[in-house]
Amino acid sequence: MSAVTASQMRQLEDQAFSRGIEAGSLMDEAGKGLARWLLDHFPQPGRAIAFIGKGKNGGDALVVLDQLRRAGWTIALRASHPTHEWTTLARQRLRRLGIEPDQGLPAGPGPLILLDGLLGIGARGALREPLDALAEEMSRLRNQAGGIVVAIDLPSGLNADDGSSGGLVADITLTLGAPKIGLLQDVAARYCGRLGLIPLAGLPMPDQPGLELTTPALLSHLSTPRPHDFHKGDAGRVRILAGSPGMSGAATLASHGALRAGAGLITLFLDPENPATPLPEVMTKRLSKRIPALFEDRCDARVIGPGLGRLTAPQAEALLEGLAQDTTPTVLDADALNLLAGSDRLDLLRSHHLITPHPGEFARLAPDLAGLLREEAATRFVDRHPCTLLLKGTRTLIATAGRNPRINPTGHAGMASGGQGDVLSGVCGALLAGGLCPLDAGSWAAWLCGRAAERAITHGGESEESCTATHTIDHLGGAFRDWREQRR
Ligand SMILES: NC(=O)C1=CN([C@@H]2O[C@H](COP(=O)(O)OP(=O)(O)OC[C@H]3O[C@@H](n4cnc5c(N)ncnc54)[C@H](OP(=O)(O)O)[C@@H]3O)[C@@H](O)[C@H]2O)[C@@H](O)CC1
Ligand SMILES: [K+]
Repeated sequence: MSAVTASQMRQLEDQAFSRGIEAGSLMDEAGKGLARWLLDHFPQPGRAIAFIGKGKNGGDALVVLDQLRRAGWTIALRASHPTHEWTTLARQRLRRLGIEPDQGLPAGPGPLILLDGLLGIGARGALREPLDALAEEMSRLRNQAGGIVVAIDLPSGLNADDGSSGGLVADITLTLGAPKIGLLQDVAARYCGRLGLIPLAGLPMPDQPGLELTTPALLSHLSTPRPHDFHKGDAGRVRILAGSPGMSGAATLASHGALRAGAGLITLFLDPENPATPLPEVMTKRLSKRIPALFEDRCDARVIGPGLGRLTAPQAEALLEGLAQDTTPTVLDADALNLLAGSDRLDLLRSHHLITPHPGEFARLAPDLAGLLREEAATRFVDRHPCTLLLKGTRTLIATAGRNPRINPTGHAGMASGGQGDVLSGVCGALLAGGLCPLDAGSWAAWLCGRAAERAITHGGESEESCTATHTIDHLGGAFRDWREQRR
């Protein structure tokens, strides 16, 4: 499902009304879906304050409050306008809720959620009086009381079509029915925080070209139950060339990521001087000058590059030669990409390659695309080189020629630490070895690693500061479970 403009969303809504669907039932469906997302992601009941304007965006927030209260949360309400100015639907939801707007801060344990129901797709221009005062209160509670701003549909004040904003900064934006194009723009990332999509069955979305958001519902085909007589050969053989003296941890993290993402047999090729401590489940082979050994045995996927450092000239030559001959699905990361860029051999990139550069590595691969928006740069790159590109960043972008590029919504600023990319490459390798195409493997791996890092905070007691690549590995199991449960 690709992103839509505010006016396309309104057209879809009008079409639903003409099919007999009522605005009130859409609002209730939206509010229940929003609440379910929050309950899935915040397992401990806490406190929720809804900040609402007079439109339907506020009505959605009232339905969420109702659902959270049923789940044991303490709730409160702030409203910008007297109730007689509200939309009828919102007034009805307030009656059902049976509370009055007040100024107090609800007491009690658990997270403090600040629901932004001030403005949705009905917004015109910058946030005006009297809504701006409530937005300021949310920002104050976010900065001083640890409140988590959850924007309904879009952060109030953000332009749904181009992503520009002078308004509220949200930690989480849960958009309804389809992602709004503005939310997916690079400029909006800072204002939207973590994106989530709440599907609305009453509003089926058309397929059209454009950016997509990776969600379990979009890619529900990815995870099927393993047959009971499954064996390790079925789970996939991965061969990894990673790590070097001084970056030995990259080899351990990549192989651990592959192991915890379901690979059946992993072989790690190590430089003899690499002091990496391999996991007991991982087989090792000495690399020395024999890079060709990496390409000798049959396997289902290779991962080449994390922490590899600079190879000797004969090793580099042998690696390029191996890549030219090989057709096994392969993740190319970090120093493997630097080698391709440095030796001007991007012609080796093929459709079985999933390349995973961070922005610096991407700039070395495609210096002429520097300065373009990420979506455009990625699209142009895959039009030139027939591979799949996973461009790491706040919202990892995955692109391959002829398909809609995908943006990954999971993860947080705590993932800005060494080793996370090594884990991702291993997870990509395991998923490729399991038979996924590079586009699906990259999309799912990015989602899983981001979700695992989120769980390290919400379920594992970590913070953005303390979260490490090892925590991401530790929580992969929960991320897989979440994916399966959120496919509904
Ligand atoms: N589409 C769907 O399928 C579904 C939609 N749903 C929900 O409905 C939401 C859209 O609701 P909506 O149309 O009532 O508009 P909304 O954004 O709540 O507010 C409009 C009000 O704000 C005001 N206002 C405008 N700009 C302003 C500004 N800059 N600063 C200050 N005020 C400003 C304007 O007042 P006016 O200026 O006209 O006096 C008007 O009264 C949508 O985002 C989603 O949450 C779901 O329920 C189900 C499925
Ligand atoms: K909002």
